[in-house]
Amino acid sequence: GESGLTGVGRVNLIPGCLAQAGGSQPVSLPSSFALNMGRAGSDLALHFNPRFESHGDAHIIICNSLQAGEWGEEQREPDFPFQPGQDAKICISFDTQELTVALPGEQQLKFPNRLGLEAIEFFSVEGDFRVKSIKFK
Ligand SMILES: CCCO[C@@H]1O[C@H](CO)[C@@H](O[C@@H]2O[C@H](CO)[C@H](O)[C@H](OCc3cn(Cc4ccccc4)nn3)[C@H]2O)[C@H](O)[C@H]1NC(C)=O
Repeated sequence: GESGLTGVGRVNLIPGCLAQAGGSQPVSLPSSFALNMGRAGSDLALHFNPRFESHGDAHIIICNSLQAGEWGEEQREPDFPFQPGQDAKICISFDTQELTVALPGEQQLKFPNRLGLEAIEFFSVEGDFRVKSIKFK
């Protein structure tokens, strides 16, 4: 008969038996996350935005700056070291010339410090990223 189960993550319909809910709730696939750092929300030296699937992009890291609320020119990095649901260690260092983002798998990404910031006073995380620990050296 009609299993009638709705909203359950996965079902295993075995011929002749009721649907058995298999596994946990559906794992929602991440679309993107962003790490933002700079002087304030409207003045970012780095908007680091890995896109799993968003804005028509798939598996690409978008970096950009935001100055007085205006986006600069995007830097698009197709080397994408993130796996949905996997932990990722992201280490960001910078000087007045550039920011360096160390990524999983010894990958490194550089972005010009267009604002010439000497200090990062604003840091925010948005989207599908759960911060487990943050360490400022
Ligand atoms: C082809 C002509 C249009 O170009 C498109 O223009 C879009 C609008 O500027 C670009 O998308 C924007 O790119 C920016 C970086 O250059 C930012 O990523 C803009 O998103 C800002 C933002 C942050 N949040 C919070 C957030 C972030 C991540 C996950 C969840 C919430 N919501 N919106 C995002 O809307 C988008 O990357 C760009 N695409 C290309 C191919 O250039």
